[in-house]
Amino acid sequence: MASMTADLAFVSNYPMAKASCMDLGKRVFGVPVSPRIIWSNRRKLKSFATRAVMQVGSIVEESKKEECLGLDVVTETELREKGFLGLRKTKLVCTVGPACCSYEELEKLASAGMNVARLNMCHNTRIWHQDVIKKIKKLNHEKGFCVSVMIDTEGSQIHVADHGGPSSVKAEDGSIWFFTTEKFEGCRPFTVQASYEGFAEGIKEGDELVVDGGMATFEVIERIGNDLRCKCIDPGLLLPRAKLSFWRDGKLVEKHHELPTLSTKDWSDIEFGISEGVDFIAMSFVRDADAVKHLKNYLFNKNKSIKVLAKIESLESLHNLEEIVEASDAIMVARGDLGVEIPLEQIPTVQEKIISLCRQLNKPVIVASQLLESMIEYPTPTRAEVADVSEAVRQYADALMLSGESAIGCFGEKAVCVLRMASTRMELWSREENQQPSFPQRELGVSLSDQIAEQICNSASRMANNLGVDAVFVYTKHGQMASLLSRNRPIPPIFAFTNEESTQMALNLQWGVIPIFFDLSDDMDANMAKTIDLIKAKGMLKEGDAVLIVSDAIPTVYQTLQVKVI
Ligand SMILES: Nc1ncnc2c1ncn2[C@@H]1O[C@H](COP(=O)(O)OP(=O)(O)OP(=O)(O)O)[C@@H](O)[C@H]1O
Ligand SMILES: CC(=O)C(=O)O
Ligand SMILES: [K+]
Ligand SMILES: [Mg+2]
Repeated sequence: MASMTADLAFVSNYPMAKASCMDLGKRVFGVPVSPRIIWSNRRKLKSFATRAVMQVGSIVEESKKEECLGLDVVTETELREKGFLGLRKTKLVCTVGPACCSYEELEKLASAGMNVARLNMCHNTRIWHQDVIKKIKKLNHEKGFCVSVMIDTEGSQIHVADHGGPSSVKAEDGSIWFFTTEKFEGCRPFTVQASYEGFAEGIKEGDELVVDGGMATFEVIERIGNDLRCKCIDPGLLLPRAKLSFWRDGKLVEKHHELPTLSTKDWSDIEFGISEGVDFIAMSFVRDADAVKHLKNYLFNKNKSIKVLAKIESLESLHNLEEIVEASDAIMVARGDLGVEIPLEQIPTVQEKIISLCRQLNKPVIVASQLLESMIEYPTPTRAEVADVSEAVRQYADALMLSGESAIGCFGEKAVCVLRMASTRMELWSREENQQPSFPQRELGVSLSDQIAEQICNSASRMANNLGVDAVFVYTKHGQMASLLSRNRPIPPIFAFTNEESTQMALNLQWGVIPIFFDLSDDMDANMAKTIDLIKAKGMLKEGDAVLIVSDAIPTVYQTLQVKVI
């Protein structure tokens, strides 16, 4: 790497700005460009000592030195095969279960494109989970993967207790069943053990008890103390841990109020997650923002940078959606349990609404459950499943999640490949059809420096698309600017260089961001020179490629925006 001519200042607080910007505008856009696109109040800007600079430079010497670039093996392979624009943007989360917990199986999932491994604390032992986390970290260290770890709390939910009986029981039409909170071992005929003492509170004769969102339905014919006698009115299967909900006059009887969002067991699982160094904690059955804030404060006071993800899976969470999204670091549309609490036909619109709100508030969002459900048993998905996956990608969700498909299915690796191919195809289609949205952005920043960062990222994304640059490089300590860029869903991939491991692992969930661990220095030019050199040395940047550069990594002073033509 050698000389670079900085011949243009863009929205700068020094006098060269306007002339230079007009000049670049002419050369790049073919028209003069106003220098005030990003921020117009120069005096304010100056007093804040913030400068936004755009540069066009040319690199004249080839670098020969081979240093280590912390690019993960999967991205590197994909980049070699498909080039910058072929990189997948939508991230993939896989639930780890008995079918994929060996080192070899986890490696297969990671190679296929798993970005985040999810461990559901509802199942299995702590030793089992610990062993899986160790294997994932070993894969990252020894084989060059970059897979983040998420634990998912059990949460407080009314379901059929797992008492070691047969894996499913059929309820026939008209049969009479007893739902009880009495604890017993093994199984009793026509008796179902509920997980929560107060499950029958407030329930009346004539109410409907719906199992797993419609797998079977019963009518309550008598309440006896804490227990219910019910008649099956819609036959079906009772699976282990089946979810129970009550309906009256076509409306859900909301029943979670007495239960804490985080139970004692959840807190000890959280302690376990902290000690194992997980990257995300997903909170099940969040009802309002308070529980999220509580956990975030708890982690903050312990000086842990673990991200807190709220799962939207209850009617109550939908009532408080905006405050929950605001309080959380990320969101999961947990369609499995959500489908128990709202009519199934409402799920598609609710999903779209949640994704859109998350974009507005700049929070990554995962679409979860039953994406490729049939692949638990079969090696190919149904056409409807592929359509569902593609729709989530078209809506610009950050990530897609597999549950049983990877945890207990026979074709987990294949399922990841289906997600990967379906998302790459839909991303390409959206680009080709010029469906790349210009999101109506809500202004988020409160402080001036946050507003500047936001405006720079919005402008940078527009520029990246308009100029057709090959990649965006962002140098970021806490990931804020990488995230603000991702929010705009720009066409080129966003390479986020960070010297914080927690930032790298958190960015793994963000659409279009390739997080790279890199020893950032205070010298921005040196950072740029070094990273471009390293990527060039790997043969991934060639002459004529253009890279747009954004930074928030320099202490206290500058946020920059630059374009480099290699
Ligand atoms: N660690 C595990 N050990 C054993 N089985 C597991 C494990 N994780 C998942 N499974 C199995 O995979 C199925 C799907 O897993 P998943 O954790 O996504 O369930 P879920 O019911 O959708 O999640 P949640 O309980 O958070 O609503 C579960 O029903 C369970 O049978
Ligand atoms: C993932 C999850 O918790 C659900 O879909 O219910
Ligand atoms: K869970
Ligand atoms: Mg759930």
